[in-house]
Amino acid sequence: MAQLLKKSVKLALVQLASTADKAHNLSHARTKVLEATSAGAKIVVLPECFNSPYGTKYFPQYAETLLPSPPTEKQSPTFHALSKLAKEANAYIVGGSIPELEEKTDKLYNTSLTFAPSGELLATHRKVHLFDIDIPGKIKFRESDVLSPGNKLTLIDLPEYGTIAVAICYDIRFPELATIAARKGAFLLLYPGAFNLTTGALHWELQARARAMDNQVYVGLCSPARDMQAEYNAWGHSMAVGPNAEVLQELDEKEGVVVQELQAGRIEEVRKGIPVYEQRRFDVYPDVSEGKIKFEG
Ligand SMILES: O=C(O)CCC(=O)C(=O)O
Repeated sequence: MAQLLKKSVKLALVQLASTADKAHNLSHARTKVLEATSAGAKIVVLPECFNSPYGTKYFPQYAETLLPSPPTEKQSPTFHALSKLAKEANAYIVGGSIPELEEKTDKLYNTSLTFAPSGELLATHRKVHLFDIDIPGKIKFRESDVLSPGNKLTLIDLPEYGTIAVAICYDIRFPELATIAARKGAFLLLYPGAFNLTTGALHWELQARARAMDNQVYVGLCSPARDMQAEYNAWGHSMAVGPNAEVLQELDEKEGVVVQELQAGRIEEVRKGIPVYEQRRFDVYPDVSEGKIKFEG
């Protein structure tokens, strides 16, 4: 059987310290992405809401318009900055996420853009599961007060390497997405995300390792750096996890960059050792990757 990851590749997770100044955030992201690609990274991931503070009140203020595609520079400076940067860095860039305004409907989305080394837009993922939680005395957050959900899974073909899947933060809590992506052949699941001090401590690593373990694939989580002056305190701890659910590298809460080599053949080695891939009992329960599934990529 062909290897899911066709050739070994270095993945970078860029844990950025962002500010309220979008232009600064974009130029700072450029510096850190170029640092990662100088270290050999060919797939570079930015955090959720990497060019604005994170919070429902900021989404309308920082939103950019992406449709029709390509947008003008004025509609989306981030689109153009990332496209140019992918070309300059000669790498795939999974551009974390930004708030998106769809002008036609006046709806806001939490949206991730992925660019090829040519600068071409490869895929757009709108966060499918909105972050609505209420843990008394700890944290209440309702993205659905201002955002609308996306309605597609995002699988992206990187011709030299294979297929990756991109989803955003809270999406990681829905294992069906990951399982479908893995069963469709993804070697890597990427989640730009901004967990917090409550759920980060509880579930960040657990979710990353669980998605890797269930599916025997690589997983990358990319968070903003923690800012205790901000209203929302991100957990940080961006991490790369291997197909045997082992944490390969993890940052602390400060700004930093993870560069991790993903090895061709490793997924198959893990699946040979623990062959759940061949042991599934679709005669007993349905295969979630079959049937009507909406994709974007
Ligand atoms: O799932 C969580 O605990 C955090 C999710 C989150 O922060 C987000 O979706 O932005």
